[in-house]
Amino acid sequence: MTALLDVQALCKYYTHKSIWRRQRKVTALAPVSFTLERGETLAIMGETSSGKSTLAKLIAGAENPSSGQLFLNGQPLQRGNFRQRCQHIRMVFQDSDASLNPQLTIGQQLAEPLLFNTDMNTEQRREAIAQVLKKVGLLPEHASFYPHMLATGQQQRVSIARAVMLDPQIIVADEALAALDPSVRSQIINLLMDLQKDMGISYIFVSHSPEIVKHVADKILILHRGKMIEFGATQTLFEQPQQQYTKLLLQVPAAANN
Ligand SMILES: Nc1ncnc2c1ncn2[C@@H]1O[C@H](COP(=O)(O)OP(=O)(O)OP(=O)(O)O)[C@@H](O)[C@H]1O
Repeated sequence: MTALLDVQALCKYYTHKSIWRRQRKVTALAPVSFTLERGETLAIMGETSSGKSTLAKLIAGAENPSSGQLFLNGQPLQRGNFRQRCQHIRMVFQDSDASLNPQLTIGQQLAEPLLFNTDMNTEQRREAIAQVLKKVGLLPEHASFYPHMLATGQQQRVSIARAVMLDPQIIVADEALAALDPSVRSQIINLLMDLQKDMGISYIFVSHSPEIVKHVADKILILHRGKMIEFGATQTLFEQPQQQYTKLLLQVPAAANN
């Protein structure tokens, strides 16, 4: 069967200018290949600068790869085809406050993907926005609020509403839970899991937290200095990691086990 997402030898170099004006090539991501199935959750883990955000951005189309290809349902995802990419793969960022426009109401921000990607009229958009706000545990009235009028958890719900607006197949969440306090984080995790059940969404989570990963992920991909050093089922990696680096990354702090 065709995988939902087939990542083939995806690779990213950046060129840094040194003080001597020589160009230095930095491998942010060495060729990485893996597949993701429908309704599955993949966690990308690794220490700082290991290439996690680079991989997330390449999948979401926020950066172009230096080489390699992505296939969605067997079809190649075209570089620069933003309409195709944003309908099927959406991204949620860590800082919802920064990713929401302070000048626009929540309704105006949720209308944007509909304006660019659908032929809905004003009334249809209003109805779709009311529905998506309810879906993420907010009220239709929140459409007239500005971001600063909402608490952090509510802002993250708006970011999730914006991500699910076009009924995507994959949501890429780059540390989307890291800035939230523990009780709000649990609520957002439950919301994401409920949306996955209802809409069949697949998630790709960039995370530093073994507790969250153990709870939500079906598979884990481990990056070390831009290289994928381990990939497998969550339980297998927690119980039988092949690498010491993986073992250290997946160590759940003792307090979290109590
Ligand atoms: N736009 C860019 N220009 C130049 N180098 C970059 C750029 N983005 C990332 N890099 C480099 O690529 C490497 C991987 O960065 P990346 O942000 O993907 O790591 P990360 O694992 O997400 O780190 P963190 O956990 O700190 O967010 C780093 O060495 C970084 O300096």
